[in-house]
Amino acid sequence: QDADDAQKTKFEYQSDVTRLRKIVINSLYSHRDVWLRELISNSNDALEKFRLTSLTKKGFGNDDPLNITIRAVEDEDGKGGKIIITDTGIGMNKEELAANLGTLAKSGTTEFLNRAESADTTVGTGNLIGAFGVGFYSSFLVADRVYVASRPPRSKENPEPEQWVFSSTADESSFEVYPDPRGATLGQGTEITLVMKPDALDYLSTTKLTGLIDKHSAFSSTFPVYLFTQRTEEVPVEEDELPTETESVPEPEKEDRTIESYDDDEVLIEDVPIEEEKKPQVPEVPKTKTVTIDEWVHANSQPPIWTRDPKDVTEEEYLDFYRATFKDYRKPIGWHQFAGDAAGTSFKGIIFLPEKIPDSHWQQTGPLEQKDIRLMVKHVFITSEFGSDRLPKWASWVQVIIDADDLPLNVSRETLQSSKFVKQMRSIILRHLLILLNKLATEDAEKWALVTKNYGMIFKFGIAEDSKNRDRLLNLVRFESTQRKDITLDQYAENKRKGQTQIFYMADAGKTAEQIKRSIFVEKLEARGYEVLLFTEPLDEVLANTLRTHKKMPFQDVAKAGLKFGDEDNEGEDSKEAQKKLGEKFKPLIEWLKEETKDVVRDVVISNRLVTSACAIVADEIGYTANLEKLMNAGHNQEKSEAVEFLKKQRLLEINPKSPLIEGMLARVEELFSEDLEAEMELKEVASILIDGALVRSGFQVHDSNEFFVRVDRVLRRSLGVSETAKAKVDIKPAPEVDPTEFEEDIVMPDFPDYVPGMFGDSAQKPMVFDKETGKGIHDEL
Ligand SMILES: Nc1ncnc2c1ncn2[C@@H]1O[C@H](COP(=O)(O)OP(=O)(O)OP(=O)(O)O)[C@@H](O)[C@H]1O
Repeated sequence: QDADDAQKTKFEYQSDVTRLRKIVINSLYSHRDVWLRELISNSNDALEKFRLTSLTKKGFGNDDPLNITIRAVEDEDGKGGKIIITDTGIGMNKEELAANLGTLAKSGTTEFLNRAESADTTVGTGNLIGAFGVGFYSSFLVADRVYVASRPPRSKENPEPEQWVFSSTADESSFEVYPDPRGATLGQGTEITLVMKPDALDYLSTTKLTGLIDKHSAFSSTFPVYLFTQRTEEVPVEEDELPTETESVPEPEKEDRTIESYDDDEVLIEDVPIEEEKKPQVPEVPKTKTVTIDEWVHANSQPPIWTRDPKDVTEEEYLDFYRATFKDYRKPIGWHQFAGDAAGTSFKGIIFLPEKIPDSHWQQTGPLEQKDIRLMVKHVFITSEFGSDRLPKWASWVQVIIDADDLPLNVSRETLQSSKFVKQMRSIILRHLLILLNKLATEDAEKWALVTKNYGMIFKFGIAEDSKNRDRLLNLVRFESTQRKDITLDQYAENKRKGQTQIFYMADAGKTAEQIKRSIFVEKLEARGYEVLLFTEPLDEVLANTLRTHKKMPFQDVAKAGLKFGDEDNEGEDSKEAQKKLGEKFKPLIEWLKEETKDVVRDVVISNRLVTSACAIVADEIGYTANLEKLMNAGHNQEKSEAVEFLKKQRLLEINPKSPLIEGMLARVEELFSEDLEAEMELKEVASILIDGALVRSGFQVHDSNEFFVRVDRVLRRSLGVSETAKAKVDIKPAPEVDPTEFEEDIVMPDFPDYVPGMFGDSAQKPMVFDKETGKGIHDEL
């Protein structure tokens, strides 16, 4: 494939390619088997591209069968050899040869290369291949020189495409592109010739190549891969080839057979001549000769994995298939094979749950790429685009293959999209994804923990997005409660106490469940044995608001008004009477507090939820809880619209009648009628600290924290009997007078080696003195 130098155009590799080639060649030596898989996978992509284009473009390409062939050729002197991989795919013209093989067009390349070069331990060599797919450049792991001859398919615009060659050695930073001196030897497609390195000649063996295809590349192509093999065979000699005189046929060699006989105690091996061998009979041997037969062996002849009986497929095979198909080198959490009929078409398929949702899922706005949802027809990839029947966003990361038996292959994408079968794909995939998830939930605790960690959030999104699958998704969502970890809402409902009509929850986004459990709002429910869900993620509360009820029980934020235990009616007349009495007893305090707190809360009431705390601030049914207020403040530029301010004030001050502090305040309020101004001031201060404290404990923000601490200071002084007006004895040293004169002394610079031009090592550690005249740094030798 070498041409005259005059015809060759020399190109420099893009710098990122040079870097990638170096990384591949230097660090992947121990993984160098990957080259075959990568080249087969590129050929498969090229064949797929050709087939898809030819579906809609008339007169595109010839009718050659679509396949990949691999041939190893030893040099005549036996000292070297080549491997030639050819496909009949989309091919490349001369510009594409230079652009596709000489540049990298992948996003994140530079960042990836930086990490790989800095020997970042998170980029292990295995990951390196996986995270990036080193593709074509892996050929330089085994080849000193690579030629890529390529010819695009015929088309109306270009009925006789030319065949061009890309050629490069492993070490040079440049490559050449030139017309193939052999002319157009390819009907269409690409032929890659690897001139093997002296230490890679073992790949020339067909046994080795067959092994590699079986182990790493069997799933890299859905098109047939043929391997050129030669075998010898004994064939009968034709009549006319027989020698005229009878020749003696050599006697076949006797088999050296032994029969082993075993004793109980010792193993005894003795030669026992076999009966027939005692009197050998020379069989009549037909007259044969040895011939070499050339054969193209179908090397990936296994039927696709999704059509095989799962019992016959090993885990290793599933993983190899997964890697080759979805180019994801992390182990999937699980998979599930299925079959069925829809819209008159039978189908088979397999669905995988990747280890985690790709980061890009969260970054994309608008319609999501669904490249891992692959529709095949009779084992051939057709499309990943389903138009308006695409999966909902929550599930669009799923990796699935559906192979239909009898959809027309040659229809345009638009016609396909409107076919009845494709319209049903969405629900088929979602159904099987949910089956897979439920299987993991019930059968494998360890895997399920991983699912909850990596997917819990997306299920919650799904509940809001996909009303059709709401209940099924709800079964997958797990919560922590005051009593248990990882429970479903159904399990919560089953554990409700007699009379309980609400699902109790406490939300505090960003806190741990343990911290939320200590909230004053939870204390009484916890003490009484009611289960409270602990919402740690912002989405949890959104979810409760979306659902509103579950099993007919409304969600009740325990930090809001409206909390009912459900057994109040059973408390009997005595208790109601006691409640009424309490109301009367605390009336003076409640009235006084109402006046004092009218800027902070809407009302003051006697609490039925507090145990040890003196008081709490509780959001009204329509008001913001502390959690929502926090979210509002985080999401907005503190826009103080009147509505927001109004909602913020929709809360109640609940006082605990059993608290000695509250009892004490009541006594003071009752004494106030004597119009003792000083006593009233004192009481106001106590009340205000109590309310600010309640705001903080209830998770709200204190209006003015400075004022709060000034009050605390005064109350503390009072309790210690210290003067309330005495100032702290501070002796503040004033700064010296203004001095506008310039510095005259040498400036000693701080110990920053960077500041010292040309100074490194020891000398840079010493302080530097700057020469006043030259401005340069000089060393203080003293
Ligand atoms: N056999 C081929 N036929 C046609 N084009 C090819 C062939 N091999 C490579 N190419 C072109 O060269 C490009 C670069 O190939 P390379 O293997 O480096 O990366 P990739 O295939 O895009 O990505 P990756 O291998 O990581 O999945 C391909 O995108 C494709 O356009």
